[in-house]
Amino acid sequence: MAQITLDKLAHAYKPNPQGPQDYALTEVDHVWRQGGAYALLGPSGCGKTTLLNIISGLVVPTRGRILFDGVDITRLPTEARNIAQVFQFPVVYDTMTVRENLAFPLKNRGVERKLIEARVAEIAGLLDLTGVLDRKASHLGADAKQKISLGRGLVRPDVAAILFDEPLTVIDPHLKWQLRSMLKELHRKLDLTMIYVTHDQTEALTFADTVVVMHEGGVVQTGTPEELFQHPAHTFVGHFIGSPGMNVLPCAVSGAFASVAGQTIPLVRAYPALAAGRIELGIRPEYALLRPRGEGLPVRIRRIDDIGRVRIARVELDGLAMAATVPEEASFDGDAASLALDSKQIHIYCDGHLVKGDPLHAASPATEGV
Ligand SMILES: Nc1ncnc2c1ncn2[C@@H]1O[C@H](COP(=O)(O)OP(=O)(O)OP(=O)(O)O)[C@@H](O)[C@H]1O
Repeated sequence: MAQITLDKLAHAYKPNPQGPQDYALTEVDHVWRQGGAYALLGPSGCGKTTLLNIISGLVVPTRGRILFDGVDITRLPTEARNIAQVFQFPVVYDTMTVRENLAFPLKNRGVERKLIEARVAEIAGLLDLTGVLDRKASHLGADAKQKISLGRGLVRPDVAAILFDEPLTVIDPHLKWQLRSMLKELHRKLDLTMIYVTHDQTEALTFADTVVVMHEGGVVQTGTPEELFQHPAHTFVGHFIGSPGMNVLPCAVSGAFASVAGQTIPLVRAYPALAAGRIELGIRPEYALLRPRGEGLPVRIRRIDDIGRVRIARVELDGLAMAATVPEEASFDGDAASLALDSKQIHIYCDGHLVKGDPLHAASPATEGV
């Protein structure tokens, strides 16, 4: 068990990287706390697998260090790291029984037979595999095989961390939630650091206490699911998390007012010193309510989708596409409507990055909504 520190880690697969475009991983600094349940979330190609493979020792980084409990292990081979890795596809020996598969990593390390038996029984119990211990792995389905892969990682009592690389890819959708809750349960029972790589926000947000969001080879935000939703540190996080994602609109900001498509929007923070750059306003559809035409931003309704929990309107504000929430009781005649924004939930970004701004001390009622 260990705290894992990534210290200015960068990696290029090309031998002579010339610039940031040649790096699969730009500079990453991060501490994985002992016992944490983490998700590493990002779209395909953003560098998640590269980062995981550096932690497990399958890839040696071009620059930077990786420390386990303060000890530099950057160049240590995989076998010497005590990291367990579960891949997209189950890694099991089909000709062996489930029991033999689970015992294999311990047998390999010369662990005493009695200890192996006890540990295999314990892990099989945790993974609900006791009933199939003496069956050949080849006779089992993908979900049971993936549980065996997981068990082979967990069976070693000395693992520093367990890394999951999109482990539910081959699992039937109706079994996914079962395995996901099993993983959460295992995390609670065993004091293990778990890092779960996925491009699926639902998997990340339900599994992890802390989500690390990656974009174009770098970490753009680390936080609880709540923090990522309420305070996206980057427009990418706002877009990527949430369904639909945050509205991001080009704007100009002056003091405590933003101007979007010629409309003035009061803010609850002032932005006296915005750097030159691309300035954008972010607001989640949950905080933009569609109202009959009146006070608020004048919009045109393009369509309204019933997504079960709520109705989401696709609207246009002077040519800018936005998503908004339709209150339960609301009904509309024609396509003219207004949007009421919750100004406390408006974020301002410069070149994609959140700008904090200075809170207005005595917020007047006029700043509470548009
Ligand atoms: N062995 C390799 N050689 C060269 N380039 C690679 C290699 N592995 C990955 N890359 C490149 O590095 C970048 C990051 O890839 P990586 O697999 O780490 O991303 P990812 O977020 O895990 O994506 P995915 O979910 O599709 O696996 C991509 O541009 C990819 O094409």
